[in-house]
Amino acid sequence: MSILDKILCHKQQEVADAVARMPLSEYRARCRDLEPTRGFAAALSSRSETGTAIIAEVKKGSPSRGIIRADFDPVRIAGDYRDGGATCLSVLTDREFFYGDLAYLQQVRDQVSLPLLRKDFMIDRYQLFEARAAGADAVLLIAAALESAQLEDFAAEAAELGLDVLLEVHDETEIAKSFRVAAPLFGINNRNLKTFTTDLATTERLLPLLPPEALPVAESGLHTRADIERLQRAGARAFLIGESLMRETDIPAKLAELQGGSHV
Ligand SMILES: O=P(O)(O)OC[C@@H](O)[C@@H](O)c1c[nH]c2ccccc12
Repeated sequence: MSILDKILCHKQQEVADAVARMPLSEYRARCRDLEPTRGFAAALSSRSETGTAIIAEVKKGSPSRGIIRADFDPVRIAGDYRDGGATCLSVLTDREFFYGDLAYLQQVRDQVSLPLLRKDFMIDRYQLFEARAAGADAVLLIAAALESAQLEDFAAEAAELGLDVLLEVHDETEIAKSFRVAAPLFGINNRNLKTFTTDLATTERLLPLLPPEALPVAESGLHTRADIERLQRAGARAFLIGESLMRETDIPAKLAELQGGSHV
């Protein structure tokens, strides 16, 4: 069984447990009274006009790397990301494989006003409501994990909730399967989900194939300003970065370097 299959299998059980604790109707009611979302895609689009739009990821660890950062305080890290000039944040909420928590999203939301992505494996519309209620402004949908009809349904439901969708692809088949999905952001994952190796050439190869109206986001394996400039030349307009920030002691300094020395 591939790691993705293992994650998805476990996720089914998690969602079933969550539904048993709190029914969808309850979340629906909660979502009605929330403040509007913060405009995740709009923030990336406007920053990319004048500077480098970075989505900085709050990520304690991963299946391929184990624990990346032992002294992990999600709110402090989010504050460092804000101070370093990140445009948006991504918060890993998967507990079993990525050492995340849905509660981190809420905690970060209370302290930092940047738009937030819930980074998890969405397999059920229930999780969209959960995300919105916990303070997300955007959600990740992974093409490798969903059928095209599900991608379309979830994207429509997310839009109704005011959530922007980052639709993640990592090969040509997934792009073909996602072409009709109305998502404002398309992410190209440079990480091969089977081998876990990253290759920036993935973004260069796939970017010309994306729907022209989507804003292209390069994901994973970005370490230096040179990496970003290389993918900017390929047409990427935003950059999702986790590990290379999480390993730094001086996060704002690393963000300044990645942005080419400026915050705008
Ligand atoms: O830590 P990196 O190599 O900078 O990658 C960040 C992000 O792209 C990665 O965490 C990611 C991309 N797609 C995902 C889907 C699920 C979990 C995690 C991910």
